[in-house]
Amino acid sequence: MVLDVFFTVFPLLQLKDGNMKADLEAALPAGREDFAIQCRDVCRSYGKLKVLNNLNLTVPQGQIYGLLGPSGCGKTTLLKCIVGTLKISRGHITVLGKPPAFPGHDVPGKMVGYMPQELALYNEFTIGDTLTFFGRIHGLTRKETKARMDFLIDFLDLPQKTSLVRNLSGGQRRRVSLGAALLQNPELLILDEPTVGVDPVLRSKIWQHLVEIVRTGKVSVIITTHYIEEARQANVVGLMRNGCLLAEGPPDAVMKQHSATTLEHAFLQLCETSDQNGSKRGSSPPGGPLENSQSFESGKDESRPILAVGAGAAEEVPKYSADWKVRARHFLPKWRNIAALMIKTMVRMKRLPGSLCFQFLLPVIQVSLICLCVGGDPKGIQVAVVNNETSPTAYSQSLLSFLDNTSVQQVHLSHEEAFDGIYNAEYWGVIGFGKNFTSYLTKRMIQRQVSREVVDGGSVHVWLDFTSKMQKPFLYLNTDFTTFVTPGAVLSITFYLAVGLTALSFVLERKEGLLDRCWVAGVSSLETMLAHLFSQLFVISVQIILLLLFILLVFKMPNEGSLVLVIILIVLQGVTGISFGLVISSAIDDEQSANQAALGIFYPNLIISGIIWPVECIPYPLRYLSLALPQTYASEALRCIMYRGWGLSRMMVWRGFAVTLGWNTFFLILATVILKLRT
Ligand SMILES: Nc1ncnc2c1ncn2[C@@H]1O[C@H](COP(=O)(O)OP(=O)(O)OP(=O)(O)O)[C@@H](O)[C@H]1O
Repeated sequence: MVLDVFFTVFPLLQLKDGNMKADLEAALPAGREDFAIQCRDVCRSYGKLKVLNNLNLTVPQGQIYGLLGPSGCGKTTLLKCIVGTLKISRGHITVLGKPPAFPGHDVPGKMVGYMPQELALYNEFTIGDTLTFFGRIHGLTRKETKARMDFLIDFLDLPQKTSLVRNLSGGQRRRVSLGAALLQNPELLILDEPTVGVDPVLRSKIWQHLVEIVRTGKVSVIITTHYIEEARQANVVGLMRNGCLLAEGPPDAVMKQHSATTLEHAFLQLCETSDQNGSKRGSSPPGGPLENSQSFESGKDESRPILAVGAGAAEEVPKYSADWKVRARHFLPKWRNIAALMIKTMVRMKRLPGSLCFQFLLPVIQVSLICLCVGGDPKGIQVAVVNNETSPTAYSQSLLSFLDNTSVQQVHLSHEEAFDGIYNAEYWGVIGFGKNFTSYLTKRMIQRQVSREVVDGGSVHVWLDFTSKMQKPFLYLNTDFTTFVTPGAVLSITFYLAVGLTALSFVLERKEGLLDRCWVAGVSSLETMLAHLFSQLFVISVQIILLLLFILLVFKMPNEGSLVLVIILIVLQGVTGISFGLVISSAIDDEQSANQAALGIFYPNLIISGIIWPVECIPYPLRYLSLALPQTYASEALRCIMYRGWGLSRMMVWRGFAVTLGWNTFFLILATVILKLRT
């Protein structure tokens, strides 16, 4: 059995430091529960790419485990599976006694300190903000956080705590990231390449610190590194290749086994042996369950210091259970985490004042543009006038003087010039009067019956250029168009700005590893959603106040109904936008696709929600879709409140609220489920 073999390993640990050896021997595990991490037959794929292939790994309690392997062999994937941010497709993992994310277990949570490969830091934060943020999530008091912060800044040789992360060098950022993982003195440290970009002196200091903290036997460390030789300071090394562990054991024993003077050399030999085994078997896939034991089990050393890691399948999978109270507590959101995330968002906003002002002012600018530019009368339209009457007392002259001459600018031309001009798009239309317009018109007024020639000669002839898109609204719309459009436009602006604020939030945080990092620190998907919702509510509240001030006081839109209802409906539409943004953000990985999704729905929704033109004009199959959209009934409800003074007792009003609330609930649940499934 693997475990039996494993236990024989420890007495042989040959650390340079004699005391260290004694400590480690004192901390020898006595049973399964003394393993910090145990992976058995773990498989994980990305689509068709098999990254972890029946991997077995054991990190003993109170020791440093150096996970080594070439780039792309699956180390980061394995660490993500161990902390629970990636789900395994087969096998089982136990971390500090239970599977990761088991209800009531503090992994993810306070028990584990995770430093991901990405920097996973908020650029707008200072070093102090970063450590305070993680301190809040781990439930440390201010005093505890301060004490740890002072120690870590000194130990990791960091600049002042007021230094902004975005102004730090790459190496300094990595050290801040390491500091965040060490902050709460976790029982298990999972460090993905913490020493990359760190100078040799500090690298050795970090290793020294790791050696010191495991000395108590209570802290365990799993660390990946590209500097294979530094892993000689680990108590156990695991050599990984093609998603499998080739060997696992104390570094000196691994080297001795292969008569190598360096770990690197030993690793090379292991790779060659595994390649030879692979080619002998012919069909064994890379990373398939290698008979790693070939080199180890036939080892001459009787103590068999190196593990054969292919075993484990026969082990019984332990059963874990938690009672319903623990489960319920596990799923309930923690206010502490929500508050920490909200403070984080506020601090980031404060550090980007330009962006915050833009967010506040953008809706006002948009609604002002709508009120100023949509629905008004056109001004200074050039219209060609062909008047064949010359007398100043002619009726045609009087008629022309009655036209709205602020809208229409008359250009008197000959018949040919006028039509040439209209073909060249110089004029919107031509108004024509015949030579005898006055006399024919008089005849039409006096005589009961007139000839066709008289009717024609006594008529005003108008030719309009219908290729111009403005002709129809100009001709048919009344000046209340602005009043019709504004309520829907306000809802639409609130909705889309909220989508815009949110759609990229998780995408960027996921890309930078921040979502995973927070999740490993113990923040649940629901808490992330709620915190985001509450912080964005603050932003949209300011936006809505400014919007209403402008439309009611500056543009004097009427409001016959309850202002409270108006505000609530607009806020609820903002929440719909936030929740829809959260759906996009949780489902989509890259910024470009998230942007496309947010922009892609903008026009169809605007056009078929009855915001610009009444829903009654939409052809039938589309009308059903229109009625199901979040803004159709809501716009109607807002119009009814503002212009008719109706309240919630009217169906057209409460229906708008009900549909909005329904969409909010649906989007929020969908976003939480997607985020949960994807972390
Ligand atoms: N999200 C992903 N989607 C698809 N493939 C992925 C994803 N993440 C990693 N991979 C692939 O899985 C394999 C293992 O990647 P992983 O990051 O675990 O390697 P690694 O050993 O940590 O490498 P390195 O030492 O360079 O960080 C690689 O081939 C990589 O391309």
